[in-house]
Amino acid sequence: MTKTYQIAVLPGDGIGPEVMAEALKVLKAVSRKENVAFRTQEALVGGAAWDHYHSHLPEETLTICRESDAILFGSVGGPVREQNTPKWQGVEVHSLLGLRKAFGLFANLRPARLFPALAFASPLRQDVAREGFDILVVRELTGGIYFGQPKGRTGTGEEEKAFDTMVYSRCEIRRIAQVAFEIARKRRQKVTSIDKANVLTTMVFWRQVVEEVAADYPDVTYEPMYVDNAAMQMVKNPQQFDVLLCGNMFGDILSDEAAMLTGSLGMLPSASFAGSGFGMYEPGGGSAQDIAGQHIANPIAQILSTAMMLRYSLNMEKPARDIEKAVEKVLAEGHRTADIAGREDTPVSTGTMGDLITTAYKQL
Ligand SMILES: NC(=O)c1ccc[n+]([C@@H]2O[C@H](COP(=O)([O-])OP(=O)(O)OC[C@H]3O[C@@H](n4cnc5c(N)ncnc54)[C@H](O)[C@@H]3O)[C@@H](O)[C@H]2O)c1
Ligand SMILES: CC(C)[C@H](C(=O)O)[C@@H](O)C(=O)O
Ligand SMILES: [Mg+2]
Repeated sequence: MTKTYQIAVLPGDGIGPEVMAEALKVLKAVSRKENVAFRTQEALVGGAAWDHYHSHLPEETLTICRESDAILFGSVGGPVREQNTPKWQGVEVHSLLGLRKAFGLFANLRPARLFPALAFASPLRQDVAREGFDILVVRELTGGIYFGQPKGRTGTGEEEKAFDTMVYSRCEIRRIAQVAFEIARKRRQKVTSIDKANVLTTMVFWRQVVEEVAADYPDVTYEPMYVDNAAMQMVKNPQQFDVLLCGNMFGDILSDEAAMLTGSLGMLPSASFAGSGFGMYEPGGGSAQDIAGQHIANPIAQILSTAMMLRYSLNMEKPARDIEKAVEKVLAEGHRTADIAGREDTPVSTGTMGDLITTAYKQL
């Protein structure tokens, strides 16, 4: 009997639906080649859901997610200047952070790998870029300053204030550190833990707990690094890093930086888990409203996120690796969307890039 997987497909806003369409082409090809069935159920989220439900994360969408083996997520959010309209206000918090919290997705993996064919597109010094790099950001996703209480606004006039709270508990730090060290064992056995322990009490504690976990992994090199230095070291010498262990906010910022060093934010996939097989898979970047509707967005992050879904939630390592190989092949052949194109390249559209990767995958 054909094995069937249920996938919740949440394209969201902006370029979300455009890049999702390309990921689904690849998924269809996987289904044929591997003789498995993916029952995809599309659901609304973000601004797209607001139009129908006046909610950014409707109960209908949550139900579909609960019934699924994995969630394939596009992106949410409106134009940066329209954040204060009812449709877009709080959309990221209600929908994306809501999903992360609802499913307890505390561990977020963001692999940033510079493909040899894209060395020229990296803002790194070219002799450094030609060496390539492969960094995995392991980001804590359900704690820290994003979720810490209290949050709020008080007062009026010059005394008006707004505040967020950064909180981490021992168990929150320990479980994400364990994820980082376990993964490092299967990679190049190094964890760099990012903190700001010279200023923030939460980060003194973070460092202490990470050190306790590190003691259980004597085969893995552990080093702490301040976040400001890490941001600089990544541009100077990214090859020194293997796994970067980060809290929620530092991981958000450093993963965009790492992505750009691989040529574009449109290259960064991600996987989020709670410890079981279930997970959510989404590009690291957002709805890119500045290019939405132009069919020029890079679908690679969404396609590589789909490969991560096959690997981590559906236990299908072979097609996951083949999708990654197909992406590498298409890039090596010189095909590029606008964000990773050189001055002499004629960029391909989102749809063409998806077709090229699907064809390359089928031919492997
Ligand atoms: N996971 C998510 O859903 C997510 C992530 C980040 C930002 N956002 C939201 O997206 C909206 C826009 O935010 P922003 O502009 O600050 O960040 P963004 O990540 O959407 O875009 C930043 C820059 O990267 C480019 N970019 C991103 N993905 C690309 C791709 N696949 N191909 C080519 N270029 C790409 C964009 O064109 C833009 O110039 C905001 O509402 C923000 O909150 C959502
Ligand atoms: C949109 C926003 C809430 C989100 C985050 O900060 O986690 C995004 O930037 C990301 O990196 O997934
Ligand atoms: Mg981000």
